[in-house]
Amino acid sequence: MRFDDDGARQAEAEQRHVTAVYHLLDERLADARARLADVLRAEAAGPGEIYAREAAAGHLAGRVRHLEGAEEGLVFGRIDAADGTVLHLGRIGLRTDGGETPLLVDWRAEAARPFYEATPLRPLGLRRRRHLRVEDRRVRAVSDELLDGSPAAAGDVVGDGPLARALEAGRTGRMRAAVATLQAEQDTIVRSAHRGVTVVQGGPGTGKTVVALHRAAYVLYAFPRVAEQGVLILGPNTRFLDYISQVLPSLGENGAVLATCTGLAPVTPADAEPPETARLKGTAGLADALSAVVRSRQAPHRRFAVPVGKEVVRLPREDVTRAREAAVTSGLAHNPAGALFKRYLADMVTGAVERAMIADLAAMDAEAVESTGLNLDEAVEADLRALGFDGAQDAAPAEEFDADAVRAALLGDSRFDRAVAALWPRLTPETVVRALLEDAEAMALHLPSLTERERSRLLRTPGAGWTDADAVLLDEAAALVEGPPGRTFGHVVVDEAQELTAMQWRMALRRCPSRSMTLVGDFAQAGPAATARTWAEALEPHLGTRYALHTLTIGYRSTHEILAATRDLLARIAPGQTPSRALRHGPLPRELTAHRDTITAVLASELRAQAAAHPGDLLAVICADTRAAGLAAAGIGRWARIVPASHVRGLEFDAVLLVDPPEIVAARPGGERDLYVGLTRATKRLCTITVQPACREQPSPCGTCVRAGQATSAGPPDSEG
Ligand SMILES: Nc1ncnc2c1ncn2[C@@H]1O[C@H](COP(=O)(O)OP(=O)(O)OP(=O)(O)O)[C@@H](O)[C@H]1O
Repeated sequence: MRFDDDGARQAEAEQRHVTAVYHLLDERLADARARLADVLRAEAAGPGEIYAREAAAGHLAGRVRHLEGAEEGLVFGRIDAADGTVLHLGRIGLRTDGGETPLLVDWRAEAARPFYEATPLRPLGLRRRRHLRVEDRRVRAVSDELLDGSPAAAGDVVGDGPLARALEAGRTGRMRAAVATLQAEQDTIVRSAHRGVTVVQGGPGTGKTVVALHRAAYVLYAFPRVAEQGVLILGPNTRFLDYISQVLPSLGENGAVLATCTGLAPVTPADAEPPETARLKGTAGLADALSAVVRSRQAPHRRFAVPVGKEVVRLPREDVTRAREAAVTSGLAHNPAGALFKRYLADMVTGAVERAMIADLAAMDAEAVESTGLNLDEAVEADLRALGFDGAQDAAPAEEFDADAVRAALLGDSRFDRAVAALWPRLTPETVVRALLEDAEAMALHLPSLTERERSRLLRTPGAGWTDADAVLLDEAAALVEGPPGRTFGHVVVDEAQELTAMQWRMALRRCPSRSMTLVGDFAQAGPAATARTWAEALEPHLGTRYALHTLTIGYRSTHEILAATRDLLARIAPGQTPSRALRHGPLPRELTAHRDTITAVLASELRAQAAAHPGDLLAVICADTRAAGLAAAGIGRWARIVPASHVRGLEFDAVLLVDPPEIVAARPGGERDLYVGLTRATKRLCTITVQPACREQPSPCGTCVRAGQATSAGPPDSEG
């Protein structure tokens, strides 16, 4: 960016506005903090007042966080309309009391749209778009784009694009908001009025996560009803969630819940399992099988008997079946439906008791007539009439029967409980999953489409710890036995959505009854447990074709040279996928070779060289999962983050050293996709370290092998290729 005298003058002029904005931010913050302190100090008498105080405190604490979060880069843009109107744009909106024009327009407001969407071909009434780089409350740079074809005039600072600067900036290990440089193809999705399911696909680094997170912020701003119900962001693992965790708070949004599917499940998994087993557990057939297990616990076609007083009341099979059908068709989950079943049986038993009582009385009467020649009923009625009562109404035996009392007694009787539970036991998610996975016969019955071998893979040892894939099955089982999850959301964002198994999709959709969702992913990057290869496969079982699909085509992360090096691999793993177009150029990827005993030394020497040539850069060593602990023990963590290939989805670094590509490929099924993900994580430099094939077979170093510190390479670490 040119920052000459004109630039300096403009920066100074902008500084006055920026200072005023920060002044207002400070005022608003001081006010919110003072009101929060007052609320917390206030006495509250009784639960009603305590509740009201806590609600007010929660609201004010949220306001404080909202204002605090927007501090860094609060003001980032300005638009000058052709008619001379000027608006400053920021992470949040700020307006002085009674002020007509806001001092700062929230980037999500309709008035801000032209900032993102205007082009010289479609200026949308703008003359100029200005980017401000503000650090520590100081305007460091100003950069203008003229949109209406007018020549640059005094006061215009036309220079390098701020996007290039943002993409070149060193990575910190935490994703930053891209609110100042959101591109038109991204903004269209972020700002879309579409309330249903939006799907965004695109190659590595095309800004899918950027779009997903800014979309979440937009939804929270533009759809208040949805915001009230909350936003959930699902990511593939906690490392990824940590990576993206600062983006929404930096946009003044602190309310979104970030989670993995496992994190939402009713158990904390303690065990790992092979990806192939996890994939099988993620297939849709498991949902049917669990449902069948639950159904098999719902009142088999049997008779029912329960002691009532000194008698045993029996219900025929048909009655039990009727009660079962009524409970099953109620649409309730197993346990609440069980409570209904119990009430139906209580009614039926009460009816049976009443009928038995009437029959007994009738038998007694008949006996009396036979033995005494006296009709007792008629005699009693005649006596009552003589006393002035309407005997026919008051003395009928059926009327004396207190059905409510009998029903209440039954429902409080542990013998009745036990008899009902024998037909319709209360279930827990754990008992359901165990009943399927710990029983080979149940699996053969309920998972007939799996092969014997697949079923034996699924067979669980009783007492074993739960795994991630089990946690998802437990969530499904919880929905079957207890009902929908306690917490649902108004909007759900799924990042790295290609990773979700069919069972995880069910889990995510259960959390979003409104079906307002943003799903972003890339099937070329799918891991070994993924069960779908296309959006249609993933979504159509749940949503039909009711989703809007967008494709992002520009690669913002990796350089042209890095993406070009993955082109053949991409053609193999995702034939037909158009490679994205990189915006930037950089050095050619480098390849080092080493002997297997010297990998660590070669790596250390390369890292040392890179750290010296590019101080402050974020370096990552990506390797097969099994190698990570060894590299950490060898002290590689001093120079770089060591990231197992299975955990690198969604992350990015300035430079990546990828260790032993064939080992990564061999480590897990579909390992070429893991490799592709690893190769596309660098913003600037990529270097692969390959073990010489000859050396793989020979325990001792061969002649062509490179020893520690003697790595061959396509150039020095800072080579521009
Ligand atoms: N408009 C933008 N302005 C500034 N930076 C951007 C923009 N769009 C994308 N980026 C940057 O490009 C990089 C890649 O973006 P992002 O992580 O969203 O891509 P992705 O498509 O989700 O990648 P992957 O498929 O590998 O997970 C990030 O550093 C992001 O901040």
